[in-house]
Amino acid sequence: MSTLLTDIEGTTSSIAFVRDVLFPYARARLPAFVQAHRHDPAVRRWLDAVAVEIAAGACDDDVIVETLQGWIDQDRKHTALKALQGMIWEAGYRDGDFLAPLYPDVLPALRAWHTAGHRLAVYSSGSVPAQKLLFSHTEAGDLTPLFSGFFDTEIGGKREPDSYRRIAEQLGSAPFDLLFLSDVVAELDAARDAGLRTVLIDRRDDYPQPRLGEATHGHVRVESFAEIDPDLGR
Ligand SMILES: CSCCC(=O)C(=O)COP(=O)(O)O
Ligand SMILES: [Mg+2]
Repeated sequence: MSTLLTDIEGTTSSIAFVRDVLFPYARARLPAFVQAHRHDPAVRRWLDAVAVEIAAGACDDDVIVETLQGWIDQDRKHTALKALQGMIWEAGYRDGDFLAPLYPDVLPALRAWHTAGHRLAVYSSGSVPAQKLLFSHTEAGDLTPLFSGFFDTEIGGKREPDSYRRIAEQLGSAPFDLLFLSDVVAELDAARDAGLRTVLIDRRDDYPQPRLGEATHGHVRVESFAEIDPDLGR
């Protein structure tokens, strides 16, 4: 049996949802969120991490908010930003402002793999709480019971092989037992360097120019989860 480790943005859910729905929602609410929660230790921890990075800890919260909004505009995959975004999105899911879309081929494949006895896990730049919110508020309902593990960049960056070694260890698996699914070739390169099997997901709505030939770096390329054999490469 394999463990399928999947990315989210550009793999299970569209880049447009993240860019056009989630990011603007968090950007607009960030100033009020920081104002309301600046003394909450779970929030302060991340604000201070940003302050240390941009000004050796010496800046006020308005500067931190402007920095974070700039990072949203640049699509920075920064752990502090992702943690704070997840906290802000919680209200959006709770109030029914949005549901998380999945590409239509994703749910049938996840269910089939789970039923067949394969394990499912998530590794995304989005924080673990944000991942759980997303998969518990999909257009098809709560899918979190399908997953055995959730990992974010607190375990390490997605382009670093050691992150994948740590995930395999935490799942109690040999790296080769994991099949990593992602839309980003550099992430797949890191996973392969750590000994994982890999599949490049090319979502044509998000990637109108298919990655072919040398652009795939030798990773198996598919356009749908329906094409994926969980035991690929064994
Ligand atoms: C938990 S979903 C939020 C999406 C997000 O913020 C993000 O950065 C997704 O990146 P991924 O690693 O899933 O491509
Ligand atoms: Mg992605």
